[in-house]
Order: sequence, then structure tokens, then C-alpha cells
Amino acid sequence: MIRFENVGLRYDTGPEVLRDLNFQIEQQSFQFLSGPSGAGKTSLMRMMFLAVRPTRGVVTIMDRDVSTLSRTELPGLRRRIGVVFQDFRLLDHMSVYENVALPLRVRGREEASYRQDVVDLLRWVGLGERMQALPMVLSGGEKQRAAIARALIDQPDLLLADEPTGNVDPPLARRLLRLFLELHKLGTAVVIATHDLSLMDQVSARRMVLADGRLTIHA
Ligand SMILES: Nc1ncnc2c1ncn2[C@@H]1O[C@H](COP(=O)(O)OP(=O)(O)OP(=O)(O)O)[C@@H](O)[C@H]1O
Repeated sequence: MIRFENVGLRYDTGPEVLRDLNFQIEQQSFQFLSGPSGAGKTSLMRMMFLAVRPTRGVVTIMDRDVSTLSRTELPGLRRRIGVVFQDFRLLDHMSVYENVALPLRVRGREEASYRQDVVDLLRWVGLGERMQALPMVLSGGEKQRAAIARALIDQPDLLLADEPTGNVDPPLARRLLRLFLELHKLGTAVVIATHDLSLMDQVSARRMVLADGRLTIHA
């Protein structure tokens, strides 16, 4: 699904923030990505989402070498990837329901065919009462759950979640972890970047650990 070969990344003329990355993310796999603040987790997630390109090495995503992708091919590939960003990126002028339904609407689906799915997912993440709210009136944890629901609604082939439980209490974090595991069982490859050791301890999953720009993998 994803392959990194001798990948390095630097921003502008700065030092390499990621070095010599060699790993694969298999289809239908589940893994955590951890490491101290500033180690490069977000940068690595952004490379996997094709938001930044490597400055050296080869990144292959869904059998495509990203250096050969054209601008027109990018949206199609990205549509297969669900992303939860640290800053949520909800659209301010749309309700929670509309934000979550957006990936389906963009694909041209009729609302009648997905309305109940969106409502069910929002209830599952505890936003059943907040469906018509605009993002600006939501708490940080509510925004985070809305962003997670939006990333999950279209059952992506790959889910990339950056600190998805950073703004919620431990019981809700466990519930969200269960949701990621359910998605994984349905066939999605899941990568969760987190600092949260107690979250990682709940699942015996592969751990990718970044330190000083280098990656170590614990299977
Ligand atoms: N757009 C950018 N331009 C220049 N440097 C950047 C940029 N984004 C990140 N960096 C640098 O790259 C390094 C890794 O940052 P990154 O945000 O990937 O780390 P992180 O592990 O996700 O940190 P945190 O856990 O605090 O979110 C840091 O030294 C950071 O200053």
C-alpha cells in the first residue's frame, strides 16, 4: 500500500528532518507512529498523504511512485485516503453533518443513500446531539470527533490519523480506538500517530518510532 525507500525530507535549506526511511505499510494493517515532539511524525504523515514530496528517495503509494504523479491524478489517489489532521480542518460554514457528509457528496452520491450512515457514525462518536452545530461552537474534543467521522465515512483504503485522541478524555479515547480497530477489520490500513502510551498499550500493534529523524520499527 505504501513503500518508502531511502527517503529523506528537508524543508527549504534546513537540515534533513527525516532520514533514511525504509518501511512499508501493508494493506489492512494497523500500526502506531510515535516519537518525541518534533521527531517528524506530522512530516511523515504529510508525505504519506502526498502533501509534501520527499527530497530524496522513492515513495510509492498504492503502486504509484509519487514523483511521477500529475496534479490531475492526485485527487483520485487522495480520495482513497482518510486523514485526521491535528488542526481538524473542518469547513466553518457547514454543519457537523454537512462536514462529515462532504466526501460522499463530492463523489456524487445521493443524500438519501448515505444520510443514515452519517447519522449513525455521528451518534457512535457521541455527536448525535451536535449534528446541526457549526464547527466554531464545538469544543476541541467535539471538533476532533467530527474530523474523525469525516475521515471514516467513506471507508478509505488507508486512514492516517495525527494525534486523534489528543483532545478527548480516556474513556472516549478508548471508544475512538475501537472505531479505528473496527475500520481496520473492515479492510482499511490504519496509521495512528500518537504520544499516548496508554492508548498504544491497549492494542498489540506494530509500532513505528521516530527519533532524530530516523525510524525504528517494533513488530
Ligand atoms: N513547514 C515547515 N517548514 C520548516 N520546518 C518544518 C515545517 N514543518 C515541520 N518542520 C520541522 O520539522 C521537524 C519535525 O516536525 P513535525 O511537526 O513533523 O514533528 P512532530 O513529531 O509531528 O512533532 P509534534 O509531536 O510536536 O507534532 C521540526 O524540527 C519542525 O520544526
